[in-house]
Amino acid sequence: MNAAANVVTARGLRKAYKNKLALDNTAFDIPTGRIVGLIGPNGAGKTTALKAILGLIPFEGDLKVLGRDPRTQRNDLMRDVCFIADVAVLPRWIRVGEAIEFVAGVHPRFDRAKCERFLANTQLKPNLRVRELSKGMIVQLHLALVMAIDARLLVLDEPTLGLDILYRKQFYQRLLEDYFDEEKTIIVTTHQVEEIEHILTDVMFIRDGKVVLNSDMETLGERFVEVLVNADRAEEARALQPLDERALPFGKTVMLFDGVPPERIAGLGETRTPGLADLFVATMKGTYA
Ligand SMILES: Nc1ncnc2c1ncn2[C@@H]1O[C@H](COP(=O)(O)OP(=O)(O)OP(=O)(O)O)[C@@H](O)[C@H]1O
Repeated sequence: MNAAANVVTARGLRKAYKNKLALDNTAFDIPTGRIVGLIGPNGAGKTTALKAILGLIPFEGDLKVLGRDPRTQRNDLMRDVCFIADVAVLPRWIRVGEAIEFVAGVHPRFDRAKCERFLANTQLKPNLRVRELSKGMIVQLHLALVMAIDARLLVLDEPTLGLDILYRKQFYQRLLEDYFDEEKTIIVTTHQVEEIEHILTDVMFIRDGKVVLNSDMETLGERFVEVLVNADRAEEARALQPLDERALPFGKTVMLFDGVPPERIAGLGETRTPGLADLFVATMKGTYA
């Protein structure tokens, strides 16, 4: 893939805080027109990576975002990038209607009608002040404001924290249907892996400041396979060195294999593509050991 087709190219990306290496000389590419899930345990470096991409922190290494260096060309970059920072940035006194007015005034690519559509079926009425909203309603407002901006790169750091499951589902569905197209790229972090896996085109697992897996979902489905192994075939299956295994009732075991040719697995039991959550748990084994 050539560099121009990538929205983000990172090489030797390193961020050292006083007592912690948050990004450890890592490398990755994010192509245009993808929805990438950045997934990792607490403290893995997800937010740090996003902050580097947005030019919010100093760091070492090569990083190009939409062809620009976020350290030196941040203003220019921000015309094409949109992100949800801490939702606390909305002032408590502002009314919903005024917040919409404000963003419409400062952002040339803000689509007011779209924002109003996002809020149409919520309890967010124009006259309400932020201080009168619940935590989740503040997030809803924030998301509506941001999703109505036509940016080439949208960065979402735990966007649905504090939202109820109905809204979370609706949010991801809207993101896919009303926001995303092949010219846009979305990077999203979340711990609710199961909820986003159906909208992701790519996934990046990050651990101890390094991207340890970066793949599109299709390739992932070809590379990793889960087999439901009967007790009498368990030893044979174990010899193929599963990444992980877990017991099921009635003596069956689910084993997860990485890159084992299908013909070697065939016959051991029923096979299926692992869910992203199980894959994540298997890959991150030992994190809290
Ligand atoms: N401003 C800071 N000063 C010092 N250390 C920091 C700072 N910000 C982050 N860190 C450290 O860097 C590491 C990565 O933090 P980061 O916020 O990127 O993790 P994360 O993957 O987003 O985690 P979580 O899932 O818990 O939000 C952590 O060990 C954290 O303690």
